[in-house]
Amino acid sequence: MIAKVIVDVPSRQTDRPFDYIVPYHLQEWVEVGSRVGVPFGGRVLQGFVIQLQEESRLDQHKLKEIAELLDAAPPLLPDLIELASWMSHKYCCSHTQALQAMIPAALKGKEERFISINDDESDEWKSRVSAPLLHWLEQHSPKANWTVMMEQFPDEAAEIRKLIKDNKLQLQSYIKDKLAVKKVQAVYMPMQVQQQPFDALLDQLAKTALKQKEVLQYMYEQPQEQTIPIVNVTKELECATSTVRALVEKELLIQIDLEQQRDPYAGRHFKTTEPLLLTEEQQLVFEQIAITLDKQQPYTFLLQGVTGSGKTEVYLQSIDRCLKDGRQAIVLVPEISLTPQMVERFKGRFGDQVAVMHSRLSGGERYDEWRRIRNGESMVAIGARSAIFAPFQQLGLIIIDEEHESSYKQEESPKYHTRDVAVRRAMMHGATVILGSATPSLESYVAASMSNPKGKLSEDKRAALLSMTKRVNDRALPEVTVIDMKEELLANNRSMFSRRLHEALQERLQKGEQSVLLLNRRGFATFIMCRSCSYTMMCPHCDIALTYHQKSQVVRCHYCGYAEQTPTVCPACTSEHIRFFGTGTQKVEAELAKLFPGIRVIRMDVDTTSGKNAHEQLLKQFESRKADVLLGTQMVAKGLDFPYVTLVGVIAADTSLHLPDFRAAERTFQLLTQVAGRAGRHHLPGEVIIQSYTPEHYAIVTSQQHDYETFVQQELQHRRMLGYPPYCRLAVVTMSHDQLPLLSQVSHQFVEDLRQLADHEGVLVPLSSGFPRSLEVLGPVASPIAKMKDRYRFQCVLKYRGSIDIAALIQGTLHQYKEKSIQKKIQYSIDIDPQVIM
Ligand SMILES: Nc1ncnc2c1ncn2[C@@H]1O[C@H](COP(=O)(O)OP(=O)(O)OP(=O)(O)O)[C@@H](O)[C@H]1O
Ligand SMILES: [Zn+2]
Ligand SMILES: [Zn+2]
Repeated sequence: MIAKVIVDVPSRQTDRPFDYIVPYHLQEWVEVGSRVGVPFGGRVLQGFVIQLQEESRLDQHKLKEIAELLDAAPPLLPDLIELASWMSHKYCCSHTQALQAMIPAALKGKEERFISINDDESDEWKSRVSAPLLHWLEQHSPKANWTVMMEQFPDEAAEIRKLIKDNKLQLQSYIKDKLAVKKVQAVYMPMQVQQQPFDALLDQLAKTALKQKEVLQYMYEQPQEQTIPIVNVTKELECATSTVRALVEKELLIQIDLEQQRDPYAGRHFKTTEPLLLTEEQQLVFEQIAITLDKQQPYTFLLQGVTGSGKTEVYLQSIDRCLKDGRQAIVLVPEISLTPQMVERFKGRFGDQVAVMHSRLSGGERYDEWRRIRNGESMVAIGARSAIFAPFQQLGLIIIDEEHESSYKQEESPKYHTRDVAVRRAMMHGATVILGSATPSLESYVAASMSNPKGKLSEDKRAALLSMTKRVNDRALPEVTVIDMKEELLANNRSMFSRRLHEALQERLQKGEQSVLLLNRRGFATFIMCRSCSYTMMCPHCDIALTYHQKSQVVRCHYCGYAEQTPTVCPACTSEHIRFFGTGTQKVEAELAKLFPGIRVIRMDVDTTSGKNAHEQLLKQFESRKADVLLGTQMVAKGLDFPYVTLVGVIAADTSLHLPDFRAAERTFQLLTQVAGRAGRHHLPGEVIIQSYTPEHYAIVTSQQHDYETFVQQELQHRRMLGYPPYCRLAVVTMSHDQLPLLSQVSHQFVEDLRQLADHEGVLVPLSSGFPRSLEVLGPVASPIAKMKDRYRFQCVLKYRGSIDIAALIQGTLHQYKEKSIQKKIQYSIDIDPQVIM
């Protein structure tokens, strides 16, 4: 038998399966998805089996054998192997990168496996195996080494496997890697001891050994062969470890190492919750979802529900429906929202069936949770991005909460978008996908509403839009006021707080209520804006804010490369109040302290939340009202639900509006809507104050009115006019090298070759032409981050529409071109559907 193996070598040249012979003794065990050790270039390297077949097209004599099998059960399942292959094509990454993204990092060590005879089962099976094997098993159980067994009894592998399946034999695995599995020492009383009269056992102890007697009695009274960690025994009976050990020495107890699964939520008690009676809107939405769940047909719903409309309850009841069919569910939330409160809502409903996977767990903890999924103990996985790869076998439902979040796109290779991977995986399983958000991404909105505007299911379509427009219990959405900061300036108020916001803060302090202040600042770029007339410098070709480059004193467009000198007076009104924008949270904090002596502020930004659990602790402090103000970057906008927050203030809404990013307006609208949703979620009514230099901008006007629909229509017009997603798709190829002239030459050559290839395929047509298949190649230009780690960076942006295999086109160009440039060490990085272009 031949196994096709993807070997873990990070090089594009070796990114293809290699054939290996499966040695006879491993034939029963090696499966698609198995992790194996194979000889490769004089070493033994790790690899994944992606296919098994009878014969190889290569000369059998030249093939090498698989050296070892690393796990008893394959860590990857066939559907994940298929998904990895799809990912490596779509996102232009290596197979190894895609496969490695799917397994926990701790799974790098080697497993040790032991076979034991299950004494609870009948003995009839013993006649089915050879006498030597039976003898060997009986001799070595419960610590019979599996690897040895495979080698010694290769002819009986099939029978052994069957016995394991039938539970006659048990297979236990340990990861050698210390970090991976925690072991505890435990004891049990063997059956032959426990069957004797207690007095007979007592005779074996010294009369004075009272503590030993106590332990003996305790263990004697346990159910048959019940294993108990030694620490539990010593705690329970207040005795020393040596007391227990003494009984072990007398063979009255047997000591073993127990593999302990660390439950990071152990010791936390989760209050069980019952399904709530759904509101009318929730009920309508749930019924639609239930239809596709019951049919087990792949379907994607976009659930657009205003903040506080009760999306989570819809998720919970959908999961419940899915579990009733014996299928599993994955819930994805942005890393930052994966708080204990969030986890509690799911554990409260589904208890221990929930496995949690997030980056704040240790490697070992994450591995344990992963294993609970792999061996079927867990039915619901909740986690950030990578939980999409949870190794479930019968996936019924995938939920992506806050689906518009850019963190669903992985920025390192494999640069996948979780949403697309989810839809793909759901298709393979006949699973339902729910994308939930108060402010869906335009891509999802267009995809869902175009295929199904009324939200009614139709057989031929694969997606539908569902909406919930009201908050639960008819609670009002908060009143939003927009303050024109230009007028503040005219009234001689140069503070970063408008008079209105100042007053509102004062009022909250007096009443003992809490406020959230958002400093809307993201990314690294600074843009230029006039504080008198709000003129912002834009690229004449791209309608994107120009970025200020301090060193060279120019402003530049990151998409097309257009540049001009930085002006000293406003080109529109000749005012000198033209500024580079970017305010820091520390500055705001200082200003607060000055204006409101004694004010208690919790600052939440990258600086204060870098430590483990820091984010969580800051929120807890705020929740217990140890502070008056929570001040922070977009972190404060997410998922907070605090009853005493009655004021939300946005210091400068424009900061994200003019970033050199075609999604700037969309991101601003999303952020403002999310943060406004934090106010007045409970009995106290909420108020929101947004400060802006461009209060008339549609992103601000529509967020003030909580009007997603109008925002989308306006934004779509812009996107259509300028040719941006969702009217086309994007791909970016970034090239880097330490010599600028060479990089420039190579990147121009690349773009030329790419154009030629596209032309050859008849797709090099401007998007505006209206052809169903069209492609434009922009650039090459210097990347927004023009130099990184001493390498210069150039990029070209591809805009395309229609069924164009963009990955094949790029790879095709690289393929003919790479040969020439390998020795020159040009690095290429490809980003399909980029979220940020750097
Ligand atoms: N059917 C219901 N009956 C009563 N209360 C409900 C119901 N559904 C949800 N709730 C409550 O309403 C509140 C808001 O719900 P939830 O947090 O799920 O909203 P959401 O749509 O996820 O909001 P956000 O987008 O702001 O996170 C919660 O406290 C929840 O327990
Ligand atoms: Zn001006
Ligand atoms: Zn431009």
